[in-house]
Amino acid sequence: MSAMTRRAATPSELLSPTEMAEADRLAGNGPALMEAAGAAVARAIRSRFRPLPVLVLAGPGHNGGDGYVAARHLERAGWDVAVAPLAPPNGDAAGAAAHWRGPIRPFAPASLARAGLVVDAVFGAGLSRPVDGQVAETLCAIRTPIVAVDVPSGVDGATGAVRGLARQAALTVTFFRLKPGHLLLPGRDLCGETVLAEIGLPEAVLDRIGPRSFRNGPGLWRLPQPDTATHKHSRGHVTMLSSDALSGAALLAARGARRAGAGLVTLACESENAARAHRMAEPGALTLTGDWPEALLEDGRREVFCAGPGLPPDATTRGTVAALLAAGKRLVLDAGALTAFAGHPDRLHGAAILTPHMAEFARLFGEVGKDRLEAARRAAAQSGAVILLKGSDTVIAAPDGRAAINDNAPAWLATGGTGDVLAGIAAALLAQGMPPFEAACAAAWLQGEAAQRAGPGMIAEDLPPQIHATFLHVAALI
Ligand SMILES: NC(=O)C1=CN([C@@H]2O[C@H](COP(=O)(O)OP(=O)(O)OC[C@H]3O[C@@H](n4cnc5c(N)ncnc54)[C@H](OP(=O)(O)O)[C@@H]3O)[C@@H](O)[C@H]2O)[C@@H](O)CC1
Ligand SMILES: Nc1ncnc2c1ncn2[C@@H]1O[C@H](COP(=O)(O)OP(=O)(O)O)[C@@H](O)[C@H]1O
Ligand SMILES: [K+]
Repeated sequence: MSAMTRRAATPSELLSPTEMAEADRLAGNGPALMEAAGAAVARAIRSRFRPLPVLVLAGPGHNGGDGYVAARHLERAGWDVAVAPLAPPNGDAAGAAAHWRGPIRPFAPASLARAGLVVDAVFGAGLSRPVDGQVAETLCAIRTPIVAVDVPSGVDGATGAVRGLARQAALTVTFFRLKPGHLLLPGRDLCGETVLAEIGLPEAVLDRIGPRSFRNGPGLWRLPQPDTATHKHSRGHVTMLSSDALSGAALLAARGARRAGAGLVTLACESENAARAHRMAEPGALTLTGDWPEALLEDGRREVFCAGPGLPPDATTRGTVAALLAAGKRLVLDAGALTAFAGHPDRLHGAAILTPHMAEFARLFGEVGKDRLEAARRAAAQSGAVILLKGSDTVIAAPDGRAAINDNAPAWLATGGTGDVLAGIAAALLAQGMPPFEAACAAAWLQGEAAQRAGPGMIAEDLPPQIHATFLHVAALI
């Protein structure tokens, strides 16, 4: 995990390359920003590497301009630096290039021979087509550590996807605000350590831009705070639908919900046998038996339901979910309750949160494709529900266009049942009054944090006991 991903103070707004260009335009002092950006790159390099022969690969745009400035700062600090321009610099980059008096080398693999470190200042926000030809050939020939300016060339700052080719950077220095591509995969991995540098761009430009994408974290939501007037009924009641065949999934979700603060959690069971087993495994949970949906709707105080973990994607599940939606219940839907509606996301209108993994998403909305952020946004608009698209770069999108990218989930979360716990946490936060987008964001972050605490080798059962410690951690962060 990079240093950036553990730093809670990173501002949460994310800017697409287009929004970043708009910020640049609104600020209206391109040369000064370029000077600050290049200086920040040189600073980051000097604080991490001993002096080495450096080759700066400079593209024709502002990314290349930052490279020329970084070259000048490193040379002034006594480093051995050369610049290899891809093409004559344009715009503000021409000014930065004019101040470079050091060696110029051809933009070709042969120029890499003497370098101990390469600064990749070829393309940043202006990447407009796949990297190929001479650029691909030269990038491929690099055998030294790479420091990328803004993003590794070839990484799409909006999506994190690779266009043509991109090389693994040891360090990426970006400016003002992170871009989605710094958090979405594979971009996040390719960046290596990511440093966000302040370059004097006024925060006020954000008021004009109105960012709609965020890095998920405690600054984005507030957890429910019980107080002296709180009692278990006022803290939210989650009803978890459980199938006899895969009853463990609902049990995991119920544990997640209880640990995430739901005052009451009921496991709605198909049979008395299953209910008995649940009562033994989870003494603090209530159980309910009886035909669905009638038994579920009998008590009008049940408002929040979580359905899907362990449920078959069949007509009974479809009918139950439809009845709950028709009754105006607030629903978190996962797994079988999503697949039951394959090809018909419109029938899920009224649901609060859908938590598909990639395959479940594809069954409902079509393939995710290379732009997870856009895919989740489109699905949210189509279904009217908050979409929590699971993965190591989980994306949460609201029908109103807001979206957050989660980057605190360790790879060892990839084990059966952790998604069930997540659905339970989301339902509990919803039941405690959090709006769906905030509840989904907080659930994803708490799940990631709980997994960090549980450590490698954890299993889904290890997550719920970590949740209360993550609540304390959130309180300490805000
Ligand atoms: N915004 C800010 O606040 C600040 C931004 N800053 C910096 O500005 C950077 C953005 O600069 P930018 O807009 O000039 O774009 P940049 O990435 O240099 O590339 C454009 C050039 O590359 C070319 N080109 C693209 N893809 C290509 C390909 N595959 N193969 C070949 N050519 C390709 C493209 O050609 P065209 O598409 O025009 O044909 C054009 O000539 C940003 O990343 C950051 O480093 C800082 O200075 C501080 C403040
Ligand atoms: N490589 C990974 N890194 C981090 N988190 C992951 C990774 N793979 C999966 N996850 C997370 O693990 C959980 C798995 O959920 P899911 O696929 O629904 O499994 P299950 O249905 O068995 O609970 C999700 O929260 C997902 O975001
Ligand atoms: K770059």
